[in-house]
Amino acid sequence: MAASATPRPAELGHYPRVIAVAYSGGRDSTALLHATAHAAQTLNAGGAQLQVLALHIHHGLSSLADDWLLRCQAQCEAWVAQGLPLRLRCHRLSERPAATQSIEAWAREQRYAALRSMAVEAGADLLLLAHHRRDQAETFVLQALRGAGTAGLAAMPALQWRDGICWARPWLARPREQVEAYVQAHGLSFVEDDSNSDPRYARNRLRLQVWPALGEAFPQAEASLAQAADWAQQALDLQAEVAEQDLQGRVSEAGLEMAAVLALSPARASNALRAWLSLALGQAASASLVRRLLRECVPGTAGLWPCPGGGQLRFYRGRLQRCSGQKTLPTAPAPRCLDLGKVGIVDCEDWGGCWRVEAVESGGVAPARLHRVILAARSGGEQFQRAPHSVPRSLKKAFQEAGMPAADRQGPLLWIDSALLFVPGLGLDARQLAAPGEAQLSLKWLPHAPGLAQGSS
Ligand SMILES: Nc1ncnc2c1ncn2[C@@H]1O[C@H](COP(=O)(O)OP(=O)(O)OP(=O)(O)O)[C@@H](O)[C@H]1O
Repeated sequence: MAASATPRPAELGHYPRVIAVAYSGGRDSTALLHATAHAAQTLNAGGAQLQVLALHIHHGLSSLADDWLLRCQAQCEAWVAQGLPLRLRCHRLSERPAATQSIEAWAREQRYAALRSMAVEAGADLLLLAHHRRDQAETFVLQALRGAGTAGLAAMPALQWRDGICWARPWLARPREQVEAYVQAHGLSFVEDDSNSDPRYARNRLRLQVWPALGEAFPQAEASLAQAADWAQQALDLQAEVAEQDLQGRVSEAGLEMAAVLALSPARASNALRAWLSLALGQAASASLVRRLLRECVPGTAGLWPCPGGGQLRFYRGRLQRCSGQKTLPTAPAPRCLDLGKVGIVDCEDWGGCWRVEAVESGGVAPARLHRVILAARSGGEQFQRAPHSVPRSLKKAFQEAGMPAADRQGPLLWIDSALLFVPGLGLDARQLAAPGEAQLSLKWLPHAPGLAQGSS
């Protein structure tokens, strides 16, 4: 199991120097941390320079949390003493869930946000989570019991770039028994979370009351349910492709042309609208909002609906548009200088996102040109050149051609002195491209999503 299960660096486009592992101290993440640190040690012997960073989140919810942290520290110290290239970082959550909030959902959201900040701070853009096939099967069942659609049933992705980090679950297709066998084979000790027996949590009820009977009656349950999640993932990809086709040429600065959506079959109309809403709102829209909009956006009328997460949706002159909300900054931040000359993630909290800088072989900019770039809002009249042999034209036209909704045009522009370098959603201005064969870096603007609802654990 060990090394082969870890994603190959080549798949990530560059070789990560720091690999983060989300380490609770429990059985699964103890095994994953052990396997990753050993894989790094082997690769380092062959000339790589990898460091494994164990990230532990102290939720402050259990009276035993201090003890777990001490055990994690002791375990990591012991492994470091054995020569493994490893260090541990811990983050204590200081806030508490509101009385009305689900503790599980609160802990998950806070944990992912803290894991991300710690990884970014350490310069790691690959973060491993120890979910395995049983976790995937459980997530599928829990989503089905909530009446989820394809997105929920697809459960957890094995690999996903989000907020500047590649979140990877290298053991997602591995049966739980393999992880147990690994732990036994290496004599690993781990902490037992006392809350795992608390029946107030849905996942625990499933594990304790349902799974033993299910596994006995249907020995293939874990594999079959995980397979069903894979099918849902494929269906989800297909839905996204169909939505892209159906929205082609239907989205402009003025919003989404609803007559074109309403002319589609009912299933395609709601699929296209859902896809547009998730881009415009930065989160999935509820089934009731989609139904309401399909019913109420009647040609010749106008309407206003509150958006989840703030702002409003407006239907006017046949087009649906998001007007102000979380994605819209009240006033654009002042122009400032930034160094994007190195591979990694550069946070831009003032703009609500981050930059991902990657080494590429073509289509990038020379690193030396990126050490002093200027970050500024659109002021109007900018000229942008999309391809090497095209001509520069107004940025507004370029946005329209690309069919970018107005709400997505608010990311910061990058300049080198007075030359436009990069436009979020459109990419690099072709006049800035490095020559073939030259060392070069690509840029990507990643607006922060409102939450990190990745699967359910
Ligand atoms: N407190 C934490 N600190 C860091 N990472 C965590 C923490 N809790 C969970 N994780 C990460 O999320 C994964 C799934 O978490 P979950 O709570 O479902 O634990 P689990 O399946 O019991 O795994 P483990 O045995 O590693 O605790 C963990 O394997 C780990 O990678």
